[in-house]
Amino acid sequence: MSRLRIGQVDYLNCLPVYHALEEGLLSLDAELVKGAPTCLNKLFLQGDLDVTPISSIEYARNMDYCLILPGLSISAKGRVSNTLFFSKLPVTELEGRNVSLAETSAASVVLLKVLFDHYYHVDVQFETLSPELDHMMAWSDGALLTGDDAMLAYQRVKEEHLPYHVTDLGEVWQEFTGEKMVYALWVVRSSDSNDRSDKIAKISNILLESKIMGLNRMPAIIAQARKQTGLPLPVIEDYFATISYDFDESCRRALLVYYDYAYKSGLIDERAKLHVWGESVE
Ligand SMILES: C=C(O[C@@H]1C=C(C(=O)O)C=C[C@H]1O)C(=O)O
Repeated sequence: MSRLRIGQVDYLNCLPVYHALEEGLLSLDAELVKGAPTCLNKLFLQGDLDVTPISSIEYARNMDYCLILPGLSISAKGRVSNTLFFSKLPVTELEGRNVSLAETSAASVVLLKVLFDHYYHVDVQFETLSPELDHMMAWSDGALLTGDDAMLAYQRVKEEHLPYHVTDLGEVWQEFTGEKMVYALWVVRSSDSNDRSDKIAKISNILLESKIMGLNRMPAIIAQARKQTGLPLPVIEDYFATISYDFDESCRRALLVYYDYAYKSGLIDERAKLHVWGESVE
């Protein structure tokens, strides 16, 4: 059997889950493939990754192809500091304007569209661009950035006093629905659940173990995150305090609320169900 290929989002948010594997504290016979969320989504859906974090909306769009691994997600309750909408005007004054979306994101793109439709009731035109604030703002009046790109752009806005309104979409989503936001889930191919079930069980356990080890080694991870991004220590500490890697009942409920709004906005074809590895499917 060929070596497993495991996706890893190339942002700070994945460091706690992969740190122990990358540092060789846990051994796993697999190749780690790093990329932006939309890159990993594509690789997984074309069969080039065996396990990966997938944007939560892409799970809904491909739920017959995917099984969710238990105990893992990238989520946050409220403010998340890396899903940010930058705008030249307050969001409610953007009617008829152009808004650019980072090509690296899928879950947050749908989150923004849902909020425009159902919370702000503002109509805008969307365009997808590479995740660079200046380029996006040259073209439009608002820009959605996620991950490290959002954190670095926000740092610039503060340091250079750029005249942008900054809206944290996780915070607005919580104001609107009272729910957490689940940005990513770890998935395997459902077709692998029979013939490769031993491998999947092993990888699922190792990822959970790696997550626990990572969360117990946060000072080392914070130091690595500083080196990787150059962001100030308080920013990084605050970021890791807001992000969560659990997949509990409140995550499941939050996902279904998110999928419901995505469906109402015509962004998914049906309301998704959650098929989790090891749980029976009704
Ligand atoms: C909260 C975040 O989660 C990310 C956002 C994703 C998306 O928008 O599709 C996917 C995976 C996560 O890395 C973030 O990095 O902004």
